[in-house]
This record gives sequence, C-alpha cells and structure tokens, in this order.
Amino acid sequence: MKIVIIEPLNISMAKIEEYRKKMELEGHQLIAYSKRAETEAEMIKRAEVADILVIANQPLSAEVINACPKLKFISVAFTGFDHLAIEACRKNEILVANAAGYANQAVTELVFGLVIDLMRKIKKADAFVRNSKTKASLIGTELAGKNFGIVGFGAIGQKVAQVANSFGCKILVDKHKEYNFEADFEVEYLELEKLMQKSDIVSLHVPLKETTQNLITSEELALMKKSAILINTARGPVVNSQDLAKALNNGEIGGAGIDVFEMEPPIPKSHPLLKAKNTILTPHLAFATEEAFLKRAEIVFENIENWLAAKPQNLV
Ligand SMILES: NC(=O)C1=CN([C@@H]2O[C@H](COP(=O)(O)OP(=O)(O)OC[C@H]3O[C@@H](n4cnc5c(N)ncnc54)[C@H](O)[C@@H]3O)[C@@H](O)[C@H]2O)C=CC1
Ligand SMILES: O=CC(=O)O
Repeated sequence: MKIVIIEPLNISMAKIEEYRKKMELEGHQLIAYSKRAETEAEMIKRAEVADILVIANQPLSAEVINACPKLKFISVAFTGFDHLAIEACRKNEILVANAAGYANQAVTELVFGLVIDLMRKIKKADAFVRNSKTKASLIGTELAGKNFGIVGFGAIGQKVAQVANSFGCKILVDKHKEYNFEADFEVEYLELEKLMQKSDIVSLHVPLKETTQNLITSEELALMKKSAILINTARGPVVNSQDLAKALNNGEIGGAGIDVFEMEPPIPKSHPLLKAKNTILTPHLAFATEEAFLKRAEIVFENIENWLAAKPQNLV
C-alpha cells in the first residue's frame, strides 16, 4: 500500500522515519510531505497515488477525492472532520477515521487558560504594570462555586468537566442526549436555554455539523448572565460572531475566549470579534502542543494499522 502524508504532522523527521521503517517492514511505502500543497492541483498530484491518505487540517474537497482512484482509507490527523468532503468519501467507498482524543488535554488546558485570563484579567493586568498603572479596576472573580456550563459532552467536554469540578465549580451539561458519564461529582443536565441562563461560564465542545451551525446566536446570548463568559474552542460557525460581538460590546455578557473562527486565521481586519470588548482571541491553537502532536501521530498510525488488519476504529 502507498501511504501519503499530504501535509506536515508537526513531529520530528526522526519520528517520521520511525513510522516509515515500521510501514516498510510490513511491505508498505510511506511518502511524507514537509510542506503543505498550495493548490488543489498539487494536492491531487500528491494524493492520486495513495491507497491511504493522511491529512490534518487542510481542506479536502470532493474534486481531490474524486481524482484519487486508488484511495481506500483516510486517516485524519484531526478531531473535527468538517473540512473533508465526507459525502464524496461515502460515494467512493473510502473509509475515514479521525484522531479522536489526541487533544483532550491540550484543549482542556487552553479552555482554563482563557477562562482564568478573563476572570483574573491577566492580559489587562500585564499591560497595567507596563504602563505604571495600579490594580484598582482589576478585581477578579474566582471559579470556585461558579456554574460551569458545557455544551457538547463528549471526550473534551467531559475532561473540561473534571477540571472545572476540581476548581470547585458546579457542572451543568446540555441535554443533547442521554450521556453515560460516571464521575464522583454531580452533573446537572439541562435544556440549552436553561444552561445558558444558569451558567457563569459556557464552554462549547460540539462538532461542526448542520445542527450545530449557529447554535449560539443573539437569542441564546440574551439568556446569559451579564457577568457570564463564553468560551469557544469547538468550531467558529457554531457561534454567530456578529451576534457575539454585539452582545460583548453592549455589555449583555461579561467576556469571551475564542480559539476558532468561521475561517482559519489569519482572520480579516474587519472581523467583528477583533474589536469586541473583554475578548481574548487565539488562532486555532487549542490542540497545538508538542504532546498532542506526538499523540495524534500515534493515533493516526494506529488507525492505519487497524484498517490494514481489517479492524477499523475511530470511523467517522
Ligand atoms: N480548537 C481546537 O484545537 C480543537 C477543537 N476541537 C473541536 O472539538 C469538537 C469536540 O471534540 P470531542 O469532544 O473530541 O468530540 P466528541 O465527538 O467526543 O464529542 C462531541 C459531543 O458533542 C455532542 N453533540 C453533537 N451535536 C450536539 C448538539 N447539537 N448539541 C449538543 N451536543 C452535541 C455529541 O453527542 C458528543 O457527545 C471537535 O469536533 C472539534 O471540532 C477538537 C480538538 C481540538
Ligand atoms: O481543531 C482541532 C481538531 O483536532 O479538530
């Protein structure tokens, strides 16, 4: 089988060589590109020879998929797969697996980085010190005792719940489905509307799909407490950015921590969240830690091995 890693996986060449040797021992060939393809034509050139394709966050269109006659399996080095033409994969009988779980810790840690920055005004405080100001307007709030709302209670949402509980928060989870969650702390399951009303912090962890696009608009934001903060490390289109910027600028909510946008950063200078009050923005990097990159390469190759052994896992 020809395995093509179409874009860099942010691991060392030595690690790639390890995987190459392992694959070669099993009689397969590994081709790994160290730079992204700049055009669709270049993507096709790289992918058309592949039996197995590894792709991270580069969009994969139906045109590229349709141009790959040998392609049978895609091992996605990402959790979300909203950037892949999944329907074209189905039509071409190409199985797709994601790297579920590689970034649970990394995303959770960024969520609390954003939350604590907003609650303790760390970014602002740093600027205050540099400008010889005092702490008069920098009184913070604590996580302990707060209602921490989680929308999307999968792998990442559950990890976030555990950490929020250890900070002394009460955990509220949206009633999207019956969750099988066992923990030694209490979780209250609520309709989304009630969760938005009761939460001091709302953290989003849903995948992007038709039913989660614009899940949070002015309607849901209007239900939130004036002091509440919204964290989005899920996907940009889950929140309506215009509505969120308006709610922040009008003081309808207390703040926002945003890692994901409708488009990948760099985002245009005109983006409404760039000028929104009490907002901290990061360029889609919640997953981006050295540890997560190593874990995801492991999962990507495990998915390939399982598929080769006709025991596919993490199928999407
Ligand atoms: N910013 C970043 O760097 C990263 C972002 N992500 C995003 O986080 C998402 C979640 O990741 P995981 O927790 O691993 O996925 P997961 O599949 O384990 O969990 C997603 C949960 O959302 C629930 N859900 C689906 N539709 C819903 C709806 N309409 N309302 C409420 N809940 C709904 C599902 O039932 C599931 O429990 C990914 O799909 C990806 O988009 C993931 C990793 C890194
Ligand atoms: O956004 C990152 C992912 O793995 O999904």
